[in-house]
Amino acid sequence: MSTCAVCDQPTKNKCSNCNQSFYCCAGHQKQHWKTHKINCRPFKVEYSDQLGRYLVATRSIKPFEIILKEAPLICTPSQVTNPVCLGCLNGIEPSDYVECDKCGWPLCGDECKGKADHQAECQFTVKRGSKVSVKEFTNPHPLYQCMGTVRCLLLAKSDPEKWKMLLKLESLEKQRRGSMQWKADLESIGKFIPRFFKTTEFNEDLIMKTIGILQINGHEVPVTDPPHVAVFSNASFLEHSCIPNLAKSFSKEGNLILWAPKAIKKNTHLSICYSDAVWGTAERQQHLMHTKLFKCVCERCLDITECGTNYDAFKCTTSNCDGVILPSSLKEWNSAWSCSTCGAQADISFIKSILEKAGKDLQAMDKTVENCIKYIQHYEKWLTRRHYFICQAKIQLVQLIGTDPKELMVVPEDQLNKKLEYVKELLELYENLAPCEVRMLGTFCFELHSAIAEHTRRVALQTTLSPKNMLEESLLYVEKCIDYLQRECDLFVEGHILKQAKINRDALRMVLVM
Ligand SMILES: C[S@@+](CC[C@H](N)C(=O)[O-])C[C@H]1O[C@@H](n2cnc3c(N)ncnc32)[C@H](O)[C@@H]1O
Repeated sequence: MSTCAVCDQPTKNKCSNCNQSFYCCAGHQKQHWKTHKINCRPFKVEYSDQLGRYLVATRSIKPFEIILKEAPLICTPSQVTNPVCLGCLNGIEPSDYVECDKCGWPLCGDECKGKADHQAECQFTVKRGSKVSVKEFTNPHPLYQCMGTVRCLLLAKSDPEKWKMLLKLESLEKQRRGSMQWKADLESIGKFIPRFFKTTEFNEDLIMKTIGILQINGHEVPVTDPPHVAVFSNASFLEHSCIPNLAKSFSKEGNLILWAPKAIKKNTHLSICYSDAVWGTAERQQHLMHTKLFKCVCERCLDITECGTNYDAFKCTTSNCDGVILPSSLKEWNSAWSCSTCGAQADISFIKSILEKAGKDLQAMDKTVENCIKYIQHYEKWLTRRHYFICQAKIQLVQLIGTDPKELMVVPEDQLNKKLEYVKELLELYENLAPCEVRMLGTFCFELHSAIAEHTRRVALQTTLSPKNMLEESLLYVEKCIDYLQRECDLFVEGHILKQAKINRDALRMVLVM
């Protein structure tokens, strides 16, 4: 039997939030709270040879519950970035910036000169004997490549507690060593720091390990422009899944909020998506291998049909066959693709050439309603209607048709119908395939609610039909939008959508009551 955290008496009573700390009575639980509250979370860290450390739910988690709010251990500029202010991490405006009087690093204004985050690297730069000179602001600047690593290394003296926590994180140094990226990092950071800062304070091995920690655990934080990189202590233990169960939001201050869009059962692994859930399997796998050095074997990656959606599939061109063409097995992404219905084999070089062209065309395309429609019509000759390239064009399209309520009121009928059809399709698809992409799902719900409301307005103008059912449907989606976007702050477009959604919800409720 477990024992009370205060007096060691055997007891079965445990803290109902984390299920991990035991108490013989309410008094001892209250007494222990000050110590316990730091660790009172509904998950624990476990270990496996395949995953390393990972997090497991210690109790069932309710929909929309926050499981962790965490401030960063460290915030740094991205490894590849145009010059940013080392005080606030926002981009430097070439016509409006100041130089730090002591070290010369460009800062966005006097207010940032005194910011605590800049102090350690300021002193470190001063020690090199001459000021830094940054004069080119419109391209990625090589000097900034090392600044994330420098910031981490300087924690050893400026904040030893945080440095200790950082060093506990995975660097995958052994796996990284010798790779192309590792060799490039060795030149541009590992050898550069001692030379540029004229220091012997950090040896090459420690520098390379620190680079690994940043690359394996860094999160892109979009609260600055451009986004910066932050490392979080507890959240670093979260494993990846291409169908994760946790959504990631950020507060204005850049704190991480991890929450569950759907219920999670006790003992389930907790996961986030390290990659882009909108990409197809081959792209996600390649990205994960390149950046985080592992092969994903989540249920989405192991299923060639991507949970029955045929997200990577080509259409079968055999006459009268409505089957889809996919790799014959997971090992055959780059070799044998065939039709699941008639068995026809596809030429892999043809598949690759269409995918390459579809990807390039999508990227280069001027994003207008007409171009998106043309793109979809053209590539639907070969790709299924839920292929990831077709879906990416549909995502663009639904956001371009009637971007605000006034525009939506004058959108031609066929475009409004297209918007309604595609948003419904996309919402259904991604609720299945990417259930934690809350910003995208919330935006779809908003688009759908406004398209339904506009359709209702047009129906009411033309007929005597009561639009009550349609208004109820519009209300349902705006409420769903609020659920998905509830943690978004108004630094982001989605935070503004959330505000508008609340106004629209209240108006719709009022209309429905009348
Ligand atoms: C941010 S760390 C996660 C915590 C790490 N497991 C640890 O022990 O510190 C990311 C690394 O964990 C491992 N990892 C995370 N998710 C994984 C998964 N789904 N399959 C295999 N390895 C995974 C990979 O080595 C990856 O580079």
